[in-house]
Amino acid sequence: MNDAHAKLRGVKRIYRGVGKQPPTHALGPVDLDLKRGEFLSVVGPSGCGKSTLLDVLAGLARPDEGTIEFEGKLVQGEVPDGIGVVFQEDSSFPWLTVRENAGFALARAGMAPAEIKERVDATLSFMGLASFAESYPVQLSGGMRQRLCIARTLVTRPRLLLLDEPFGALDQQTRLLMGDELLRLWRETGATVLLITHALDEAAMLSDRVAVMSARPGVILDLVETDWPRDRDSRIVSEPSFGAVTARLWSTLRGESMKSMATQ
Ligand SMILES: Nc1ncnc2c1ncn2[C@@H]1O[C@H](COP(=O)(O)OP(=O)(O)OP(=O)(O)O)[C@@H](O)[C@H]1O
Repeated sequence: MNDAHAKLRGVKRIYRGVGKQPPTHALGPVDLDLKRGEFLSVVGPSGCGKSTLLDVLAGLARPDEGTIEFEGKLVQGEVPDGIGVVFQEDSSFPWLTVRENAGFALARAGMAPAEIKERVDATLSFMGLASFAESYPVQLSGGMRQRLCIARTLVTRPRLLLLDEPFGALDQQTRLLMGDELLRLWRETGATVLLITHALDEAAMLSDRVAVMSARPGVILDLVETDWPRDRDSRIVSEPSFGAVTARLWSTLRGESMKSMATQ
């Protein structure tokens, strides 16, 4: 039995050009199985189609060719129940408090106020934001604001969490600590996680598998398995075996990044 939580087969995405511009073949063909409960990261040169891959997997964009399945059902044209997405940009509403921000999606879905309160309280405390519930986003640090963005998605209890460069705007130390938070979240929720990142150390530290993409149109060139224990944290970066994983990632990525730079 194939226990793939999500399955991509022959997925291609081509953006039509505006006016006389030629189309851009951004992605694919991509074949990928996301195993239930795994943490998979995707790295690749700038502009190779990583965000496009996440968008089609989430149902935010339709592939031009190929199919995507989530929990055995075709993903087509809308984000399926059970998938949650977090982007790099701050998605919080500045005019709402942390509590109101966290409960926004549930309120919009018509959930009863008592249940919203219960879920929001649990999620804010899980994300270390309970004492800031009545604050506004502007009163939070960059790392805390990003935790709020994750909380806004977590309240929906996604079974597949898709993250597009969620820590891209943070400094290196905060990124490492946010990585620890993400590992804890992954362990405790049991969700399947797909992370898009350009940071090889972040990908290596967090993942069970890292997919390395080619220059555009992005296809998967290598799938690197790590064998870190599930209860790992950011201290793994000082293990000798860590360097071997990042070296393998870079050995594929270096040439692809050079190709990508040459065509930009
Ligand atoms: N809406 C769009 N219309 C036309 N072209 C697009 C559109 N979105 C993305 N592209 C192009 O498709 C290619 C892949 O873009 P995408 O954002 O998926 O890459 P990426 O790997 O996530 O990039 P980065 O690492 O820089 O974030 C790029 O050449 C980009 O310019």
